Amino acid sequence: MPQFLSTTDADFEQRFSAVLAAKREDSPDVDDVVSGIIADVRARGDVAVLELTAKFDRMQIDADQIRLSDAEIDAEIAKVSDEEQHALELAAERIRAYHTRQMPSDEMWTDPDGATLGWRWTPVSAAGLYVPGGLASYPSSVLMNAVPAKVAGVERLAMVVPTPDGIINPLVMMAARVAGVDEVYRIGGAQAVAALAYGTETIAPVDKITGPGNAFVAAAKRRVFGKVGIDMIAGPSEILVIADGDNDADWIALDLMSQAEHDESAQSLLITTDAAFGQAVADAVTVRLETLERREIAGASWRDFGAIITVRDLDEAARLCDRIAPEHLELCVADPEALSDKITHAGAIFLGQWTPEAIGDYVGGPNHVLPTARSARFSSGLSVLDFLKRTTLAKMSPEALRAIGPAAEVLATSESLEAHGLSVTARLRKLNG
Ligand SMILES: NC(=O)c1ccc[n+]([C@@H]2O[C@H](COP(=O)([O-])OP(=O)(O)OC[C@H]3O[C@@H](n4cnc5c(N)ncnc54)[C@H](O)[C@@H]3O)[C@@H](O)[C@H]2O)c1
Ligand SMILES: N[C@H](CO)Cc1c[nH]c[nH+]1
Ligand SMILES: [Zn+2]
Repeated sequence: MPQFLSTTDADFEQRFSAVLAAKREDSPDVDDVVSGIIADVRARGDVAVLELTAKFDRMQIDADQIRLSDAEIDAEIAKVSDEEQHALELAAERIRAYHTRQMPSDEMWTDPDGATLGWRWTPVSAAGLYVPGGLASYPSSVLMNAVPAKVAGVERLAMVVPTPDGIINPLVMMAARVAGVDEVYRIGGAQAVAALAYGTETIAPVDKITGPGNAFVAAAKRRVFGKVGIDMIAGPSEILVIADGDNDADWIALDLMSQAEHDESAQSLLITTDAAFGQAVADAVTVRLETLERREIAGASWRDFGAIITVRDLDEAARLCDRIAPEHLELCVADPEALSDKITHAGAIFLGQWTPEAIGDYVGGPNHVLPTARSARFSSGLSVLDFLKRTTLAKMSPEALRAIGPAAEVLATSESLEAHGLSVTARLRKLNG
């Protein structure tokens, strides 16, 4: 059973803080393990990757098998049904259309002082795409990573995906082909993140690593940041549903379970204005957990991290939501747009009862790689911007240097940086004869 809380309870603040703190991916144990794995891959390259893959994915391979050959990929793709292929292509098309609209423009203008200024966007050269594969397979995450990278114009896309027990998911391979991934490596976890960041004999290092993963992957991305760029912390999935009493309890139960079934460390929360509805949802979850295929995982997540919170009104719900900063937020209320306007911190918002979060996981168009563990307070879902960087441009005319150079000289003197000031003075002397 999840926890039941009500904002009218005397101990609400204390219990709500415990729900917020019950985060699943910051644990020192995970970080210690990950730091050891990264050090090992840096020191021993492929040998370490192979040993760790044998240990965590139960798969014995040689270094020349880390990368999948084109023939192996073709053989997997041949197993994909027409129905699956069409679904994947529809998803890819919708994701591409959405992300194409995100492309920012270059700018260049001359200001009143005569300075020509601007910026231009250029893609990173090589992106490392993490596709999870420990407890489930994620063809959709291939598309969510690779399509925006392609739209941004990234030259080299290197994808890593664990294949526990050596089992390759054909749809993951087809998604890689559809999206234009250049290299596919059958490794996962912290060792794959380290290999992408530092390189090994087999894998050339990349400039940026994106994509979701479990607590080990999230911790590894945190640790390699600086050596490479990362998109965000996209760890174990989360959902917050805000629902009034005018909903089908079973639909809401399924929405909560849709994220709980990802991982025992996932978190599903319900905030409702109607305590009786909250109980009905809890009962519906209990019934669903009797038959769901992934009931062990979903049940553990719901038991350990789930909560049902009764609030006085939707304004209170919005304030609590901003403190949670959920990865996914479903608004199943009469006027979802009005409630959405009151919320600042959420990775992705799903408006109204006809928009189950799962649509966003697959075919909606927006990206499903989203910030978790309350990081939606300061970061956003994956987008083309994650694969681009901005270079600023400045050109001074002689008139512009005359107009603004003296202020630079003053500031250089006040910072005691003589050469800075003199580099301007030398030019102004020439201009002023
Ligand atoms: N936030 C998002 O945008 C988003 C999107 C999709 C999936 N997800 C999340 O991604 C995760 C996928 O997890 P997964 O496990 O299925 O696949 P995964 O690929 O993320 O993790 C599997 C790897 O974890 C490593 N690992 C497992 N146990 C370990 C241990 N004890 N010590 C060291 N390493 C260990 C192994 O190397 C294994 O290859 C889920 O938590 C899911 O909720 C998040
Ligand atoms: N809900 C996940 C993001 O937290 C994404 C996903 C992929 N497939 C199914 N779901
Ligand atoms: Zn999902």
